Amino acid sequence: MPDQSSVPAATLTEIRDLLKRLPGPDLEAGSAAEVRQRELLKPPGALGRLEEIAVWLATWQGRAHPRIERPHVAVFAGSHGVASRGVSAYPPEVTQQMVGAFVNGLAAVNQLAAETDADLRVYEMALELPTGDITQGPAMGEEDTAHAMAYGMMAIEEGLDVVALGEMGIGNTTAAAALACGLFGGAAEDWVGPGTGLDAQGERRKVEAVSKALQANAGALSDPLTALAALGGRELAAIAGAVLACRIARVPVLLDGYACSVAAAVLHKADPRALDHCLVAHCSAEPGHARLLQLLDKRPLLDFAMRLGEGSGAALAVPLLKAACAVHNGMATFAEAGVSGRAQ
Ligand SMILES: Cc1cc2ncn([C@H]3O[C@H](COP(=O)(O)O)[C@@H](O)[C@H]3O)c2cc1C
Ligand SMILES: O=C(O)c1cccnc1
Repeated sequence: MPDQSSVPAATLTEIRDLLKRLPGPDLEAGSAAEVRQRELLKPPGALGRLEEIAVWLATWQGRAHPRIERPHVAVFAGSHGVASRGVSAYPPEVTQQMVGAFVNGLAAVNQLAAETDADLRVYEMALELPTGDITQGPAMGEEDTAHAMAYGMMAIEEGLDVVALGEMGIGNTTAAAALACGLFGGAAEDWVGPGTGLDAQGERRKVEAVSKALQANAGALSDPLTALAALGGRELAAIAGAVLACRIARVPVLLDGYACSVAAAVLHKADPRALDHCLVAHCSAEPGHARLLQLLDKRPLLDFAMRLGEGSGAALAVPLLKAACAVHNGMATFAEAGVSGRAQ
């Protein structure tokens, strides 16, 4: 786990500047991949989304022959002041305990990452120091938020083929619901779900907490990064930073479930093209996720009724990207195989 004290100083102003000059797609690599897809030994389009994924990977990796040889799973962990408000079915200490489980290879995401030969890194962010209780005021100051985003950016190295992102932080579906509501509007009920498994009474408490958080932070919602500071958490800010760094380093991203997608949605709010290098791995059973994906215009790869977080859905989708590369790079063309083309 990298040391947080070595993170270079950054300000939200500097991060806003980066958001104004996001690199675009490599259209030449994308067109070359499209041409190849049309020549491969299959009726055009017959491999459906596998074709789309191959072309998308080519576009964002900047090479006509995309590859997933070094998948990387990054899980950021943060602790939330709001977790002491009875908004999760589990106690706050589970965050630190699950970090221990990740380090020891005991969690779901460890198995899913190992299954697809992905390396998994866990980034623990000041767990002993929960963020402010959002029902009372901001979760973080601007400096803490910029630091957390910079920490997430530092997790990204040039040359990674894909990064699957995840989070761990008891109470973070409450923070995510408040942040989504702050960014996209609607009622608290629209964004709140059971999270780790709240009963109906627990969910009512969570709706109440989200409503209070929006009132307590009403002045902070006009700017997406300020909203992230007010309603988010360190691991959510780090995910936003990692998504931004991936864009700059030309690394495609797999987003996980609700909490992870809300963190990324902060960037979408700043620039609607900011998540073009991201695929959403799965649609979480947390009900706000489907609503968010509609607003982001993202179609998830999988719909597996999962509601775990910790990057599990993102890791599960890595083999689909590998399969897309395998057919794209390994299939013969009609000419190479001596097979006749269309009759009409
Ligand atoms: C054992 C266990 C493992 C987990 N792995 C991810 N989460 C997930 O649950 C938390 C969010 O749900 P809520 O907002 O209801 O607390 C996050 O930490 C998330 O990653 C877990 C939760 C538990 C209990
Ligand atoms: O979809 C998620 O991100 C999620 C759902 C439930 C609990 N933790 C995370």
